[in-house]
Amino acid sequence: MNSIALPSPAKLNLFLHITGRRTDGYHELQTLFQFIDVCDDMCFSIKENDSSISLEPEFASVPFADNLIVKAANLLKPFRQNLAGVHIKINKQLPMGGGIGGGSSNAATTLLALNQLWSCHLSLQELAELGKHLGADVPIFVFGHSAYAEGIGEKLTKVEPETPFYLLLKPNCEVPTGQIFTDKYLTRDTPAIRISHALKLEGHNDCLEVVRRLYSEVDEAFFWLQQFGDAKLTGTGACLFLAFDSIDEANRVRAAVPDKWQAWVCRGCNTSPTHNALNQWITHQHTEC
Ligand SMILES: C[C@](O)(CO)[C@H](O)COP(=O)(O)OP(=O)(O)OC[C@H]1O[C@@H](n2ccc(N)nc2=O)[C@H](O)[C@@H]1O
Ligand SMILES: Nc1ncnc2c1ncn2[C@@H]1O[C@H](COP(=O)(O)OP(=O)(O)OP(=O)(O)O)[C@@H](O)[C@H]1O
Repeated sequence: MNSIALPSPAKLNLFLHITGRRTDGYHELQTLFQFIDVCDDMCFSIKENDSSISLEPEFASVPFADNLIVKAANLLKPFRQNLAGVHIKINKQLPMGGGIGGGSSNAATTLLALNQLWSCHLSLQELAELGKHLGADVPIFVFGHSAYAEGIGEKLTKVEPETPFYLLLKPNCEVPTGQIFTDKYLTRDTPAIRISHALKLEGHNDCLEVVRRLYSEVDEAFFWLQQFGDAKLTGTGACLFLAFDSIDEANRVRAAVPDKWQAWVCRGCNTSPTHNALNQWITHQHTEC
């Protein structure tokens, strides 16, 4: 088989505590990751007689060589068993600068797909190790299961949180992760919790107050969503989310979302949709493209 179609999902940080700052500027986190079934669609096709990497469409806002998809493919090149190239198609749905990890997810999906198509035979751990140099969120997408994370987000422990429906809301702005992590008012000293408390805890997001202060759109959307329950920020924003027991309830609030904001009703997933599709492909069930 020389092609594979894979979804590349978004993640939520159900809580995100910042417990310290390392000397290299990166922050020590404690966070709970869960995937949602809002995905980009990616398709990888081997090029037998051409060793190049190509992407369709290229992104208007990201130069080809800076695209995390291309960077991930280049990282894996030294491990391929022959000189085959790859043509990668993407149907981009996930907003950038949303705190839902779209770029990291695309990078991880690329590592997982090419590890198979190029017969690199790397373990998930080796792929995650390679991927963490592309972004702190890449390892969770390679890992492929809901996890409690520590370190800069790469020390992962598998967990099984509840899988409610979510309303995901994208205020009309992009939040650059680096800007939030360098803000002088960011809380960086939340006391560390023990892993045994990770699933019992309500938890909060230490980035919320800074993001609300810097981005009035997020502040307005948070204020709006909060009227329906315990609204939360994912990552460094801009996206907000609210959990619901039933899809009807989520759809009811979705119907009231002002037109200026994008909104999705989705479901929390403890196994990444990428891994589900990859396993089907490995067992020769139809996910070629
Ligand atoms: C906020 C989270 O989304 C939580 O899941 C991630 O920690 C961010 O992951 P990411 O977007 O993949 O982040 P990266 O591309 O690695 O880093 C972007 C910038 O955010 C800052 N950064 C990121 C992660 C981290 N643990 N501490 C940091 O201080 C660094 O200044 C870095 O230059
Ligand atoms: N394939 C890609 N998809 C999205 N963004 C990419 C990609 N490649 C590079 N980027 C760059 O990465 C930046 C962050 O994009 P991303 O969608 O990962 O944001 P995010 O969801 O806020 O990330 P995170 O939650 O990991 O901080 C974009 O603004 C873009 O410049």
